[in-house]
Order: sequence, then C-alpha cells, then structure tokens
Amino acid sequence: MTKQIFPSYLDKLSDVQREAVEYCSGPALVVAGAGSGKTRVLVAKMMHLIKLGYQPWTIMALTFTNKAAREMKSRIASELDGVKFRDLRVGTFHSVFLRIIRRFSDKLGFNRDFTIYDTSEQKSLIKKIIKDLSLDDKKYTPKICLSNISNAKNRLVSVEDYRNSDTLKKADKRNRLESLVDVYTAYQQRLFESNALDFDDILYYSNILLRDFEDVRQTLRNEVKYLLIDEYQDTNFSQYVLIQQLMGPQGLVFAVGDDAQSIYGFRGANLDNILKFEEAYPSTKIFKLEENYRSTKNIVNVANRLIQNNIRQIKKEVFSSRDKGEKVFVKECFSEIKEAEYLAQQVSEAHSRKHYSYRDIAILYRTNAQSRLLEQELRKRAIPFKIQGGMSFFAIKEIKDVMAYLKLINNPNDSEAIMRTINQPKRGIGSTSQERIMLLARERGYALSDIIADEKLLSQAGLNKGATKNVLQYNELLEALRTLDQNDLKSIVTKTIKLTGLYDFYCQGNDTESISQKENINELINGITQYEINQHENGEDAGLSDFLTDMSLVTDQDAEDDKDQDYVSLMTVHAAKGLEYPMVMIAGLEEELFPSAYSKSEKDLEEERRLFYVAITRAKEECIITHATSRYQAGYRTSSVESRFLKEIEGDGCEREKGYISDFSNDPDVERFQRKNHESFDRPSWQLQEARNYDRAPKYQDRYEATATKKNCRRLRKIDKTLDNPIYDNVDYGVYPGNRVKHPKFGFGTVIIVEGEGANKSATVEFETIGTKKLLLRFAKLLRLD
Ligand SMILES: Nc1ncnc2c1ncn2[C@@H]1O[C@H](COP(=O)(O)OP(=O)(O)OP(=O)(O)O)[C@@H](O)[C@H]1O
Repeated sequence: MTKQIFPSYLDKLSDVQREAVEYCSGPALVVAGAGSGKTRVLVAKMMHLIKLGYQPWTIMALTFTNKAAREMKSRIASELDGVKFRDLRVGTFHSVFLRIIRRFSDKLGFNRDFTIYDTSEQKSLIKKIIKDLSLDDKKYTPKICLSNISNAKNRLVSVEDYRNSDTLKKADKRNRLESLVDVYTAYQQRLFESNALDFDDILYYSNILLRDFEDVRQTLRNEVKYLLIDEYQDTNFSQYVLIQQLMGPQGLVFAVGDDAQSIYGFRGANLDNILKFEEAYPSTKIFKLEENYRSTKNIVNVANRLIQNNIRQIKKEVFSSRDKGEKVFVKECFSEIKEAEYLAQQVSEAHSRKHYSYRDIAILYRTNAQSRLLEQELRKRAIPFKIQGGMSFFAIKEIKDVMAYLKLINNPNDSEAIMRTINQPKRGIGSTSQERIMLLARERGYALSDIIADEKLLSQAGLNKGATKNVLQYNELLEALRTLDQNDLKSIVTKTIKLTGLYDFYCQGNDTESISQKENINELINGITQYEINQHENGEDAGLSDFLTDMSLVTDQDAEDDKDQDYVSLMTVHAAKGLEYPMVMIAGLEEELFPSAYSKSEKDLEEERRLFYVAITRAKEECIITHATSRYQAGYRTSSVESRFLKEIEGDGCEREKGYISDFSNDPDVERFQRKNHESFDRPSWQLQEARNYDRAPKYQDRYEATATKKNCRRLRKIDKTLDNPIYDNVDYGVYPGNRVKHPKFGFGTVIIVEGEGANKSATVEFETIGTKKLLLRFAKLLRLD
C-alpha cells in the first residue's frame, strides 16, 4: 500500500485533530464545533486505521448523507492505492444496514428482492387501510398515522409492544386516536404481504436481526472491527441501540458530532446520545475540536453568543483565527415582499460590486413556502438560482410511473406498484374494477399478484369479461418484462418505458407539459447511463435491484453540486447542513416562523436555536439576516414579531438596521415616497406596534395546519383590517399633528391641526401640491405613512 502518502494526511491536521485520529485504544467521541474539520478527521481516521493494518471492509463508517459517503470513499480510494471503492463499508445508516437486511432477509421472512416504500407509497397504503378499517379520514390522516408509526418504530416498539402498552393506549385515547394500534398492525401486515419495507423498517429490522439472531450478531461483530460515525448528534434511539448491539460497550466506536448542530429532533434524533455518550461507552476518551477554520471572527462570535443561550450542551469555546471580517448584518423589512426584494438586491450587489460568483451565495429559510417570493424576485432580476432539496426527481409523476414498473419487475408482490400501474397508461381497468380486486384481496387474503394472474379470481372479484381480459394482458406484460435481462439496466429501463406504453402516453404531445415529461424521462435514462458508469468505475454492480436499492436511499441532501454552473442556492436551513458558502443570507427571523410556531417547549426552542446556529455557521465571509414586520399568511396580512434570537445575537460584530416605512398598499406612489423620505421614517407605524401588542395568535394556520380558534381568527382579521386600512376603521382615526399622510386625490401632505370629536373630527393638512385643506376624517380616506 502507498505508505509514502500516509504522512501527508497527518500533516494536514491540527494537533487535537491528529490526537483524535491517532487514538485507537477504545471508544472515542470527537466533539467538533462548526467548521472545525469533522470530515477531514473522519477521512484521516479511516486512512490511519488502514495504515495500522485494518482491512478496509472491517471498518464501517456511517455518514449522514449518501453524498458525504461518496466523497469520503472517493477521497480514500484516490489517496490509497490498492483500496477499492467497493471495499469500503462507508454509507448512511440506511444504506449500510439495508445491505445487511438483504443478506439476512430470509431470517425475517422477506424475499431478498423486497421493495422500499417511499413516502407517497406509504401514504397511499395508509389511506387504503383507513378506508378498509372504516376510520374517520379527517382524524386519521396519513400524516398523523405515519408519524405515530414512525415514532413507534424508531423507539423499537413492535406492533405487539404497542398493543400491550397501557401508556400508548392512554395517549391514543387522550388524542382520540384509539385505533392507531389497528392501523399500525394492518400497515405492517400489508408491507409484509407486499414484500416491502419502509424507511424506518431498515433500522427496526436491523435491530431485530442483531437482537434475536445470535448467529447474525456474531457474524457481524466478527466482520466489523471499527465503527466510525459522523453527525452523531442526530442519531435516534434506534440507531443508538443498533450501534451498541453491533459493537458492545467496549467497542471501538469513533463518533464525531456537534451537539450544537442537532436539528433532527422532529425525526426522533436524541441529543442525549451525544450528551451522555460516556454513559453508554464508559471508557470513552473525549476530544474537542474548537477551532473553526471556515468563518470569520465576527461570524463565529455571533454564532457563539446565540448558542450560549442553550442549556443542554457540551461546553466548548469555538474560535476563529481568521480576520474579524464584515459584521453580521440584520435588516428589518416591512413585509415579506420587501424582504425578498432586499435579498435579491443584495445578491445583485454582491455579484456586481463585490465580485462574488452566484455560486458563492446561499439564501436560507426555515420553511419551503418562503422560497416562492424569493424565486420571483431573483427571476425579475435575471439572477440564476437553484432550489436545493426541493421536489425530488423521484417524486415526479412520470418518473414514479416508470419506477413502479421497474419495482414490479423486481418484486411481483409490490401491491402499491400494482395499483399504480394497473391502469397507467389507461388500459380499460377502471376504478371500480380496481376496487373489486382490492376487496377480494382483503376479504379472502389473496395477494394482488395472484389475483391479476387468475381469470377465475378476477371473475370472483366481479370483473366483467372486458376488464378481466385487460387485467390478464397487463399481467402478461409484467411477465414479459420480467424475462428481460435485469443486469442490462439501460436496456431494461428503455424497453419498459416503450413496452408499457408510457413512452406514447407521455412523450408524444407538443404542449409544454408533454415536453417537460419527455425531458424528465430522458433525464432518467441519462441518469441511468451515469449510474452505470459510476458503478462500473467503482467496481460495483449495476443491475436493476442495485439501482432500485440505491435510488430508494436518495435523500434531499444528496443533490450533487454542479460545479460548472453559476447560480444562487436557495434552501431550507435543514438542507444546508454540512454546506458552506462565502455569503449566506437567512430570511424570516420572526417569532412563529423562526422559531417555528410549533416549538412550544424550551426543548423545542433550543432545537430552533441550534438550527439558527447551523444557518449562521454556514457562512465563511458574510452573513445577512432579515426579518419582516408583517407577512401575508393564510389569506391575511398579519404583523410579525421579530425573532427572540435577534436579541440574543446583538452585540459586537453584529449590526442592525431598522426598516423604512411600511407599504401595505403596494401603491407605487407610496413606494416612491418611501424611497425619497426613508431617512425620516425609520420607525414602524403605530398600527404595527399596536398589532404587535396583541397576544400572539396562531398566524400560520395554513402552513402549519394549526387550528386557530374562532376568536383568534376574528382577532387576526381585525389586525389585518387595521393593517390594510390603517386609518379608516379606527375610532380616533389615529391621525395627529405632524403625521405624514397620503390622500387618494390630493397626494402627500402633513397634518397640521386635528380638532373636533368622533364623527366630526377633522384634520387640516398641508398638501405638497395643492396647499392646505380641512378634511372630515370620517370621509377623508387618509393613509397615514409614519
Ligand atoms: N486543520 C485544518 N487546517 C486548515 N483548514 C482546515 C483544517 N481542518 C479543516 N479545515 C477546513 O475547514 C473547513 C470546515 O471543515 P469541515 O467542512 O470538515 O467542517 P465540519 O466540522 O464538518 O463543519 P460543520 O459541522 O459546521 O458542517 C473546510 O474548508 C476544511 O477544509
């Protein structure tokens, strides 16, 4: 092996990084601050172990994304001659353990070619179950059912455990969801019948394998000598137990993580796993990486000031040896529209005046919905951008159709794939026929794959002759597809697209939709070609089942950066984890948005704070943060209170700028006026101040599906009305001497005198164009501008 390169990887490390890499006598935890070089340490550790004589396949390294795994593998394989990509057992928890489950699938009663259901397949299955169990689909929504099932699996609660648990029963009763246990039972049963697993099952069944099968445990323990784990702070209970079962309490576990960046609590990540690492592995040695190599001093200091407000954390002093750099800049905007305009303008300026490339800039936000206006504003200025982690390619309808056929070739029992493809493209098997087939399957316990192949069963189901013939032809089509060579991936995919009729269905029209569908299908074929090349280069198999497995593991964070292209990246803060950009803008720092309206407890708030910490620490040189004082939500304009986190970051290295006057009317005159007079109007209007004083009503009911009470809705409308019509509905009209106002006919002016009472109240206004006028406020329709 290439010994001459070994010193170089150690040379690139700081003292403490090297100590961590070289320590190999027991479990270790590397507490790594943001930007402190976790990736470098993990790669070096792997090389070091290989140098010490560990065979590459005896080191298991678990990363958070497939992308990180690929990068790690290619760095190691390119630096170490003789080490092959395929020899490295590096991947996400899900991909590594999926391979293990396939290997031992017979122990679990699954066929080796099982399918992994994605979210839409899970939802579709749950909907059918809710219908079959005659449950109220308003109460038992797929989202609620799936999140409860996911929680149960991530806590390793089996269907039987669930049924026997008084605590869970009580909780479900309290939530009026007593039948959740039946939904869970049916869901697991149907997955099993379809020879399918969902994402959580991968870890769940891995745990079962290690717990219940002594021979599997021994085999794996003999194989895995060293375990490296990245992003340890985001492991959940199921992963925690899995690691312990695999390695034991004295095992050679090398965990790297940053408690301050634990942001997946909503998915079951348990911060205690890192906080209490030593309890699980008593002989642990802890290393702290505290130098942030990424960001300027100002950015690091502001981020530190924020995170010190969290109680649950491991103490560390993150510092930067770089310059102070620009101050972190916090900008108040009067509406989300103004905010988007401002950010787009900053991008323009950074590009033209500061010579940033677009690819150096990222705009981060808390929720996907915030991207729409940003996109609009960037488009207006012809700024190229890309939404990262948006709708997955594999969630596109036409791609799902092709994938469903491919899954069926691989796994004939996949009932979701049967129901998706049976009449897609249309072949005369309508919804009544489909329901009858499903009913027979449910009532008599037949597999769908058996029914569609059997004329007698189809007639028992009540299908007429025509429909029966069509179903049988569909089944023959599937049989024919299964005779194709599954190792010739490109050929099987192109033939499937043609033979199933999907090509004619999607690719014949000339309208924009058909063109885009055709492009997507072509993109799939291009992707497959690329996949075959990559697999080949890495010495890995590229058959149909390999492809399906790898695609089922693709996550939002796996998108490859296109290094040749220049565009601004837009993404949620979650999607930005692990990334870095010279300039980072963070939008929407408002209460109930960031922190999210859902974070009610102190624990939730701490997670939101960590999320903001992740956002700030993505920045290398510059960080701009914005918040809007009002936002259009659920059909109403509502006032927004600035995020509590903004107070927390105030101080050295942070500069704030208040917004200019509000523009609720979107009147170009008002806008022009604002621009002209912005210096003298740097305070939010009294209406906003007043609205802010309202006790916080749930504002984002649409987005968060929160159920606002009627009273709150009325209150929101009232605020909204006040904001949209700042003067007309106010009892005292809110006009005082000195106020700047706008009249629909007379234009801009200044109030000189206010006199009279109630309906007779009047104002004398000095207008810029027509001079002084006395107006009855009841009728005057004055718009107050300050
Ligand atoms: N010893 C070092 N000397 C100089 N630069 C380093 C050193 N270690 C890491 N870096 C650089 O610091 C930057 C941050 O490293 P990396 O992305 O691995 O950090 P990280 O710990 O994963 O950060 P985060 O958790 O915030 O995503 C990278 O550009 C990396 O090349």
